[in-house]
Parts: sequence; C-alpha cells; structure tokens
Amino acid sequence: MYLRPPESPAAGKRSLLGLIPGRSAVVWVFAFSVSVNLLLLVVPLYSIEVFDRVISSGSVETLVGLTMIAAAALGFSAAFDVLRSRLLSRFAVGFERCVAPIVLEGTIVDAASRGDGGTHDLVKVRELRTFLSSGTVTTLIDAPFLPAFILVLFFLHVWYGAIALVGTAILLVMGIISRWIARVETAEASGAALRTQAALDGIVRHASLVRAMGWTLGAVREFMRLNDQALSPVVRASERVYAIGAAARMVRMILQIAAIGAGAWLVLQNEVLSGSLIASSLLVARTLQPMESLISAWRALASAQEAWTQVQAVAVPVLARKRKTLLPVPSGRLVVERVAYRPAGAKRPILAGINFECRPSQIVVVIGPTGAGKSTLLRLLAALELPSSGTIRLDHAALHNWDADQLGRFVGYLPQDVQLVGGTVAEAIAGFDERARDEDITAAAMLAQAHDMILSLQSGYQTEIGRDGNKLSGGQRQRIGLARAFYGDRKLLLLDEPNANLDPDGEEALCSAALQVRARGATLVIVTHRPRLLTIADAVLLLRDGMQLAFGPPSKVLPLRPSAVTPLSKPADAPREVESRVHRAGGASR
Ligand SMILES: Nc1ncnc2c1ncn2[C@@H]1O[C@H](COP(=O)(O)OP(=O)(O)OP(=O)(O)O)[C@@H](O)[C@H]1O
Repeated sequence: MYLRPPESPAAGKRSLLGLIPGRSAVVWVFAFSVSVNLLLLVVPLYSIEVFDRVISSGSVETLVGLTMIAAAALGFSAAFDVLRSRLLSRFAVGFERCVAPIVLEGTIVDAASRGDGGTHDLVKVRELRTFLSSGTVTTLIDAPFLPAFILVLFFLHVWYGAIALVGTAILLVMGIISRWIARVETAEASGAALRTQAALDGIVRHASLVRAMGWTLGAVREFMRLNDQALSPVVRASERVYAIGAAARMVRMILQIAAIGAGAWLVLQNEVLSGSLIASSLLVARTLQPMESLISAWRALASAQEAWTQVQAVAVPVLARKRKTLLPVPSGRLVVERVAYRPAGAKRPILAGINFECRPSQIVVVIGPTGAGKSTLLRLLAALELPSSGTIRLDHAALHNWDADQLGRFVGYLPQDVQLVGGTVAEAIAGFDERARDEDITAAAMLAQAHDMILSLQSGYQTEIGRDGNKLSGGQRQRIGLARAFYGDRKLLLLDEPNANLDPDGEEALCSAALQVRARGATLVIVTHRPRLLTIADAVLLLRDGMQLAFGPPSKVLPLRPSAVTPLSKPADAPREVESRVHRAGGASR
C-alpha cells in the first residue's frame, strides 16, 4: 500500500512566472494601453482643429461634429482605462493565489534552516499583489509611449520636441537618482523590518509571560527601538525622494512655461498657428507628467523588486525540488550509521559517532545529561535536520530519500516543547490531515490514554485549546501531543521527554501506551530523564557531550558507570533503582 500525499501546488511547474494564470491578460493590458495613449492625443488634436479651422471658418457644424467625436474618443479612453485596471487587479489576485501557497510550502520546508520570517515572506507576496494593481504599474506601462508624444511634438515644431526631450532627459536622471536612493534605503529598511517583526512576534506570542514578569514597558520600549531602526531609513528615503519629487515638479512647470513661451514666440513669428500652441502645451504636460510620477514610482518599484527577490528565494527551491518516488509502508526498522551533526555556523559538531539500529517492535530509550544531544538526535531522526555526515535509514531508505509528507505519516514526533496546532482538541490530534476520520482521532487518544481526560474537558474533543494549546495544562498538552504522535499508522515514534509533565498515573498510562504501540509493531525512540520508561526499554542509548557512550540492553548500558553497578534486585524496586542509575550514569538533574 502506498500512501499518496496530496499534490503540491508547485508540482510540475518550472518557473514562478510560469505559474501565474491569466498571462494572456498582459496582451490585453498592452492593447488597452496603446488605445488609452493614442486616445490621449484627442485633446491636442481637437485644440488644433478648433483653433485653426473652426475659428477661422466659423463653422458651428464642424465644431459640434468635432466635439462629439472628441467626447466619444474620451469615453472610449476612460472605458479602456477601467478595463485595463480591472485586468491588472485580477492578474494581481491570480498572482497571489498562485504564489502564496508555493511560498508557504517553501517556508514550512525551509523553516528549520532559516528559522525566521515565514509570515514575512507572505507579507511580501501581498505587497507584490498591491503593487501589481497599483497606479505605479500603469505609469510604468505608459512610459514606453512617451517617445511617440515627443515625436508628435517634433512634428508640430522642432522647438516643442526639443523642450520635451530635454525635460524628459532631466526627469529621467532625477528618476535614476531617486531609484538609487530608494534601493539602498529599501534594502536597509527591509532587514530592520524583519528584526522588528521577529521581536514583535516573540512579544505577542509570549504576552502572558511578558506581563507576568513585569516586562510590559521594557517590551514596548524594545519594540519602539527596533521599529525606529526600521523606520529611520524609510523616513530618510521619503525625505530625499520627496525633495527630488519637488524639484522635478518645478522642472516640469518651468518646461511647460517654456513650451507656452516658445509657442507664443513662434505664433508671433508666424511659424505655427495658435492651435498648435495649445496642443503643444497640453502634449508637453502629458509627456512630462508621467516622468514626474516615475520618480515616486521608482521607490515602489525598488520595494517590489526587493519583495520579488525575497519571494523567489523561497519559492524557487520548492519549484526545483524533484518529486520523490513514494515508498512502500515501512516496517519501522531504523538504522543510524556513523551520524554526525554540526549546525550551520557552529564551531564543533553537537553529535558525532552515533551508530545504532532499532528493530521493529523495539523500545529504545535515550538517556544522557543536559546538553548531551538527545533532542538534536530526535530532530535528526524526524528528518527535521539533515546529518552533516552519516546516514539515517528507515527500512533501508535514507530519510532524505523519502517524500517528506509520506514520511511524516509514518513517523510520529512529540517534541520536548509540545505546541499544539489547531482550534479544537480533535484538530490538534489530526493536525492538517485532510482525510481525518473521527474514529482515527479517538483511537489515537485512547492509545495515548488521553481519551478519558479529553472527555472530561468542557466540550470534549471540541474544546477550544487556545493559541498553541494555552487553555490546557502542561500535562493535558503533553497527552494530546502524544495522541497526535500516535495518530494514524505510525511505524516510528520519536518521543522527546513525553513524561516531563506527567504525574505518576500519567507515566503509568504512558508506559502502557508505549507497550501497546510496540505490540502493534512500531519502533519507539524515547528521550527521558526519568526512570520509569527504562523499565520497559529493550535497548538504551547513552549519550554524553554529543558522543554515543553505549548502546545495548539496559542491563549492559546502565551499569557502565562504576557508580552504577548494582544489578536490579526485584521488579517492585526497579523504577527507584533505575532512577538512581540514570542519575548517576547520565548525570541527569531533573
Ligand atoms: N541549532 C543549534 N546551533 C548550535 N548549537 C545547538 C543547536 N541546537 C542545539 N545546540 C546545542 O547542542 C547541544 C545539545 O542540545 P540538545 O537540545 O540536543 O540537548 P539535550 O540532550 O536534549 O538536552 P536536554 O536534556 O537539556 O533537553 C546543546 O549544547 C545545545 O546548546
């Protein structure tokens, strides 16, 4: 039987741009833009006709006819403009719908190595959506039509064309300077914004702790300090870009006045008719206005470029990932071959020389003092980190060769710091399994000996658990986390201190659950500081300072330390006796 996880939205796609639906809309946007810009010539042409023909001929019929044609053309222009902006906003929504799932997938897959900014990446996708439907994009789309206006001005008179050309060049240089300032400041602001967001997330997430410890004002001040750091480049950029914008406005007005003055001079010299004076001043304004808007548009463009780079950095690895062949359901045989692990940036490995094997239906208990590397080992076994060297295999296949979602269905992982996801207890157990069935949820809860506890809650399985399960006690969270780990058809269970918050009854229930899971053929790897679980262990792995000191049956591993040589006397004494050995062998302090 092969369990096929749902298809990823990125499956089979080659490039991020290739994903976006309605790319044909771009052709229509271009067609509408051509029409809108051509129809903008209506007013200058109308002025020329009215001044140079109607007034000289005195023909009211011509005036009425020209006015009706101009009104109709302007009506079409407005309609095309509306259609263009509608297409752009639909394209922008399509962009977000397509890119956001890929970015979220990339963020989830990559979260362990990056450890930051997940929601920040999605904010960038939203920023891009807003940008795509903004006036900045229409300004940029209209920019290539400016040379056509300049040509028309040259056609009216070389002076008009020259004024527009010089004005465009000056405004272009100002735009480039403004773009350069915007890019530098945007990059600086973006890093600071990321730090502020991370701090804010931490403060809001741990709001109760912040309040309880009397850190409220300190947290607010810390946020303000980081926020100021994020804002100051933005403010600096705004001030500079605004100053350039004001200078550009002045340049544009001067050039418009120059065009009118030059036109009047040419009329006086009888070189042009008065109609062209009006038309040219309208056209010069029409040419220079978008150039001026581009100065502020550059800034939005720089932010959009920066957002696009960030979005691509997350999305491209998702697209590049090759689909993995689904493997048969594993038996639960776990082989760890000479594994070492050194996190990025760490000077020395935190795990080295780890070498052991667990057969199906085995309980392996991992012990060792604080900081020995037990939790890190479990993260490696859960494929949350990749070993720096060596291989971890589940049924002969290296973990990195398994499809991540398929592997996740066979591996139940209970981290040390249990965080529950979902609104209700039932959702916390089934997680995001789209095929969750009530009987599977209750079966997992029963197996974890959590069913009765859940039924005793106010709304049973429908009880709201609050954010990260904060409406539940530590023990309740741990038992529901255990039910989540047991949920479905798990072949390998990785439990990191599952009894940390349990009372003696809870520990007994945990042992009985572990024995039931073992009886079903699953493999269990359990990290513990407490002795009770050692009494049901088939093998013990002893770690110290990231090194494997011993692996084997409890009777061989526990007496390894000279101070822990006393054999277990009778079963009733076992827990207490093992407890003293664990403390001596591992130096455990809890
Ligand atoms: N991402 C990381 N980068 C650098 N060092 C790390 C990282 N994660 C863990 N460590 C270090 O690795 C060591 C082992 O940590 P780990 O959490 O695995 O210990 P542990 O045996 O589970 O301890 P405890 O019993 O207290 O839970 C610690 O010294 C820890 O500081």
